[in-house]
This record gives sequence, structure tokens and C-alpha cells, in this order.
Amino acid sequence: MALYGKIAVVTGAAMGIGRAITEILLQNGCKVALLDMNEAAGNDLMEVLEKLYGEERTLFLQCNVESEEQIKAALQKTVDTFGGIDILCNNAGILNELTWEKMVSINLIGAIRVAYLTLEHMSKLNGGQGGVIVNTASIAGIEPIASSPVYTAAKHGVVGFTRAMATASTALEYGVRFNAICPSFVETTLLIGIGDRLGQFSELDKSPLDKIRLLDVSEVAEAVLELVTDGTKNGEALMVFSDGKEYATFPSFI
Ligand SMILES: NC(=O)C1=CN([C@@H]2O[C@H](COP(=O)(O)OP(=O)(O)OC[C@H]3O[C@@H](n4cnc5c(N)ncnc54)[C@H](O)[C@@H]3O)[C@@H](O)[C@H]2O)C=CC1
Ligand SMILES: CCCCCC(=O)CC\C=C/C=C/C=C/[C@@H](O)[C@@H](O)CCCC(=O)O
Repeated sequence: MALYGKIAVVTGAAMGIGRAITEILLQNGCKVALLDMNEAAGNDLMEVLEKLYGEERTLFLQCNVESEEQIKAALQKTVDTFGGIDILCNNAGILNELTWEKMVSINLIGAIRVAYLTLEHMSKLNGGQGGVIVNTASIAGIEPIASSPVYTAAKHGVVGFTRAMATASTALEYGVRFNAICPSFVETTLLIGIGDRLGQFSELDKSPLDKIRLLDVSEVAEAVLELVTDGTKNGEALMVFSDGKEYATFPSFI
């Protein structure tokens, strides 16, 4: 997909990986609607982005991915402002094994909710132009991380949802590609003080964190850009490690 003039929605866009995805899409000519529940961080970022890219190419919309009403309103505002949606980067997420039901609600149910509501604008079945949805999973969506069983479960869910939707989209002719991005550990606020959010698993949190180089958010954004632009990888999950990228392989029984 050539990106110049394309319209993207990024959730969890105010900070961390979502911010880096937003910036790389803007650098490649997209217009971007930034959705995030953190209004202060969103407004701060908008000041920076408007200076760099102009006021016409960005839109900040406060939106909690747990709220169907807020997502619907944000997507409609995006369509009314920019004229459609070509790209969704479904990225908002938290890590907190203490509030594990909320974590499933944001990381898995929220991602599904945003994807379904975006398809109402994007799918060719609904009069849309088609496009691409990149869901931010994690390496924890491919292999278990012992200190974070529910995070692991939610991210495995994101990968499974992505792969099933890719096949469904092809069969039903939505014209929408689906991919999962699966980074290893990335230097963001999500990792700060994780030991306090792992509950009974907190003694396990040392695992690889002391031994590996944390990824920079720009490395994840580059990998997302690869998925957005490469039309041949529908359904694939791209893992990003400190020493490179690799598409995941899965067993097939059907
Ligand atoms: N940092 C890491 O090591 C890794 C992170 N990930 C995933 O990447 C995604 C982004 O995480 P980071 O950038 O690291 O975290 P972060 O904490 O730096 O940024 C997350 C952003 O999502 C927003 N957010 C959180 N809950 C929200 C909600 N209910 N509705 C709307 N916005 C919400 C926050 O306000 C924040 O701006 C998450 O899905 C995370 O699970 C995946 C692999 C590794
Ligand atoms: C403590 C929880 C942090 C969760 C945040 C993430 O989503 C980070 C990624 C999750 C899981 C990582 C698993 C790591 C597995 C290791 O066996 C090894 O494969 C890591 C290699 C790291 C690298 O080279 O970058």
C-alpha cells in the first residue's frame, strides 16, 4: 500500500509504541487520528506534531477502548474530518496482572471492539475502500511469559483473532488485511515498575529483562510500517527481537 494521503487511526497513540507508529505514518504522508484515553499526553503530543506536520494532518480524540460509545464517536469524527479510514493500528494496552479482568477488557476485548467498529467504515461489504488492520500483540502472544499469565492469554487471543479475521476477510471479501505485530521488550512506560503489577508472579519478573537490550519504539514502528505497506502478508504475525525481525510460524491442522 502506498501511504501518501492515506488515513490512519492509531489507538494508544499518546505515548510509547503508539506514538512511534503515529510518527512513522506521518513521516510517510498519512493523516492520523490519534485515539487515547490520556487527554493531557494526547494534547502535549499534538502540539509537537502540529508544528512538524501541520494542523490538517492530525486529530487527537480522547477515547477509552473499553467504551463502544467513545470508539464509535471517534471513528465517525475521523471519517467526517479526513474522509475515511484506510489503516487501523490497534495498539492500546496495559500490563497489570492484579487487575487482570480489566487487562483482558482493554488488551483483547478492546482490540476486538475497535477492529469490528472500524470494519463498519473500512470493509468493502459496508461501502468502504478496504485497508489494513495491524494489531499490537507481543512476543507474549507467541510464547508464554511466566510472570504474566493473563497478559500472555490476552496477547495469544490478539494473535488468534488476527489470524482468523485475516482468513475470514479473504473469504468474505472485506478487502481488509490483518496482521499482528509481536515485539519483545520495548523501552516504554509499560515496563516501568512492572514488579508491582505482577502480583503473585512478581518474583519471576527478572527473567530476560536484565540480560537483553530493550527495543526502541522506532524499531517496532519500522516493523509496523513493513506490515502496513506489504500487501502479501495477510494473517502473518511479525516478531521483533533485539537482534532482528522474523515472521512467526504456526502448526496447521485444517
Ligand atoms: N513495552 C513493551 O515491552 C511491549 C508492549 N507491547 C504492547 O504495545 C502496546 C503499547 O504499549 P506501550 O507503548 O509499551 O505502553 P505505554 O504505556 O507506553 O503506552 C500505552 C498507551 O495506551 C494508552 N491506553 C491504555 N489503556 C487505554 C485504553 N483503555 N483506551 C485508550 N488508550 C489506552 C495509554 O494512555 C498510553 O498512551 C500495548 O498493547 C502493549 O501490550 C507489546 C510488546 C512489548
Ligand atoms: C514482564 C512482562 C513484560 C511484558 C511486556 C511485553 O509484551 C514484552 C514481550 C513479552 C514477552 C517476551 C518473552 C520473551 C521471551 C524470551 O524467551 C526471549 O525469546 C526474549 C528474547 C528477547 C530479544 O532478543 O529481544
